[in-house]
Amino acid sequence: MFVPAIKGQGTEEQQKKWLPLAYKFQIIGCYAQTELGHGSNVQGLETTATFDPMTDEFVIHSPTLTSSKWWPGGLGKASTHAVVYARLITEGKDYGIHGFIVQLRSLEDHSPLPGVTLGDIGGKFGSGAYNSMDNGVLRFDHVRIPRDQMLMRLSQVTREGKYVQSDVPKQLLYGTMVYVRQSIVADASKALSRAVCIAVRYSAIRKQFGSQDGGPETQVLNYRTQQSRLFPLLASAYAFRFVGDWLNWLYTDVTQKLEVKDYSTLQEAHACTAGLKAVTTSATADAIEECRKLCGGHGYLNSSGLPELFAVYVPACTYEGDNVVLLLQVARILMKTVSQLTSGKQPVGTMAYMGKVQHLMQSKCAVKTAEDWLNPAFIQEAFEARALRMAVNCAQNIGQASNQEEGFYERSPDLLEAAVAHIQLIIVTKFIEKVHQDIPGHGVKEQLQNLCNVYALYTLHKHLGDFLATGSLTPKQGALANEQLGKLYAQVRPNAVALVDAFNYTDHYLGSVLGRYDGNVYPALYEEAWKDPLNETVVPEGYHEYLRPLLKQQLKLSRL
Ligand SMILES: CCCCCCCC/C=C\CCCCCCCCCC(=O)SCCNC(=O)CCNC(=O)[C@H](O)C(C)(C)COP(=O)(O)OP(=O)(O)OC[C@H]1O[C@@H](n2cnc3c(N)ncnc32)[C@H](O)[C@@H]1OP(=O)(O)O
Ligand SMILES: Cc1cc2nc3c(=O)[nH]c(=O)nc-3n(C[C@H](O)[C@H](O)[C@H](O)COP(=O)(O)OP(=O)(O)OC[C@H]3O[C@@H](n4cnc5c(N)ncnc54)[C@H](O)[C@@H]3O)c2cc1C
Repeated sequence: MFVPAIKGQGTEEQQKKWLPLAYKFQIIGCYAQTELGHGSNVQGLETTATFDPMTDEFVIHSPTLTSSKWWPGGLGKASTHAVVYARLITEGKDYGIHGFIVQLRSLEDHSPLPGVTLGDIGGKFGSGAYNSMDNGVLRFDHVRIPRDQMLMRLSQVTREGKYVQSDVPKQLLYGTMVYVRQSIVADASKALSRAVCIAVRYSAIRKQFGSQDGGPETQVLNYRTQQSRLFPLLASAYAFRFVGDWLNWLYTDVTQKLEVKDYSTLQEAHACTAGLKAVTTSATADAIEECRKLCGGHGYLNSSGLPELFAVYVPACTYEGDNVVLLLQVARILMKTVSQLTSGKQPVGTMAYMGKVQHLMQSKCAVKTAEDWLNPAFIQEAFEARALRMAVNCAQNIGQASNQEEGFYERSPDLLEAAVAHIQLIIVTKFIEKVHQDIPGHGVKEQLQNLCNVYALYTLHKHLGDFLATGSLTPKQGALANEQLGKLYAQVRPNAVALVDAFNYTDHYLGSVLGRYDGNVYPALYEEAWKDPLNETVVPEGYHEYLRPLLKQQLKLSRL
């Protein structure tokens, strides 16, 4: 994040100076924004950067305990520099949050520079790999930096101390977060596909119950409950991959537009990156835990690879923006879009469907049979009607409040659900668009169409309350969707292992004895157990001190 921050907020001159040093690892940088007292509320950050015209420097200072920088990855022990976000103060006025390049450690002996207090914030959730990340704490005691280390692409301070705002939206200050959020969506697909690969392969070799006349027991992958829990996660892994590819295209397109000062799609980029990051990371975190449960007891072993994957993955729901905070950003943009519908301003991009408000507010779903749910047009319209009606309902309820802000606050739980509905529509839409493309490989398109329908109908089934409450579907149509879902599971079953083999993960990368490509799980589990340090001695440490006296004492007592 150090590099994209300088790219996005540094002048050409600053990029020329700092980026080569970072690329060559002559300096190591981190992104120091979050503080002990503020993370979500960026405008509430307390670190100060006060311009001193006498020396042409900024004085960086941590005025309170809560202004301590807290969490930045790489800050505690590794980084020599940071992009520090602080309140810019010049001529006695606070101009809000800006980015500054600050050296933290000596390039000679890595010791913290004068006025800089640095450390690691301590162990984190589980024993996961995230403990290898030195998330740090940083305090400044009036540390001076040259004026030209203020990132000055978006705004400047002159030698005399005058603040100058460039003619660019101030939201570009948040551009680094947009960049990472879009990458996190693709990461969700990778993490989810790893968990699903482990669970599908293990479910294919695990047999439990169902033996007829001494024959083999039943593969748990054949149980309908296992399929109804696992196949939607498999479909989600593909769904998030395709929407992540599209989001990367959107981000690239917006970045190119920014180069020519076209800010027309900035809001779309914010809404899509924030919303898709929130929905895909929440779903993936839940799915990794579900995959652990789908593997029974062995899923709880570290050698399954699932506990570590979960421990390392779950902060994705928080970092780069708490998911609720980000979904409320989407909700704000939805409300703004609904309010503009009456003005005749046609929504664009992923909001374009809201322009069909007359039709979608009264449309009746035409599904009459379970097979009708295989028609992408019916799926698309059902998801559009649900999302639009939820947004309009929220807007109407907010409109009845004494003031907009109060109404937004009161209705924020409903707004959250409306934002999720809008984002799920985007995911379904991009999956449908993907399977409409020419897809090479014999039978591949059909399999992806199955997964697309599984993702859409599972999501519909899981959120059926929304569809019924908004009148977008009838209970009968909901039941038909569930009936079709069961048929789809049967079609996915023969190809389930092939669909996870297609992720092409090596056993090393997967890191799981349950997910081995060769399915030779039991010997591997047994072999792995003996690597446990506890098995280095046959009689455990502590026997003589604790167990033996206890056993002997109890034996004596039993003979009295
Ligand atoms: C075993 C192996 C495991 C494998 C799995 C591993 C998977 C992971 C691997 C890799 C993943 C990638 C690596 C990730 C590492 C972790 C990195 C984490 C780094 C961080 O966390 S950095 C800090 C992140 N912090 C945040 O996100 C803060 C969130 N808060 C905000 O963004 C803002 O405070 C706010 C948006 C919530 C509020 O902004 P604010 O200005 O106060 O007020 P508003 O009125 O809401 O907004 C004003 C105006 O601006 C618009 N706007 C807001 N944000 C943006 C934006 N980003 N872009 C464009 N526009 C924006 C907003 O819509 C308003 O517009 P309006 O005025 O209404 O028109
Ligand atoms: C592993 C990890 C790595 C990180 N790396 C970095 C990094 O490199 N650099 C960096 O700067 N930061 C980093 N962070 C910090 C991270 O960005 C913040 O923790 C994150 O943005 C959430 O902010 P917060 O901690 O203030 O949560 P809070 O906002 O305090 O969230 C607490 C609760 O309050 C709720 N809430 C907050 N505001 C509202 C609201 N307006 N309406 C409704 N509910 C609300 C939230 O939904 C949540 O339930 C990292 C964090 C983690 C866990």
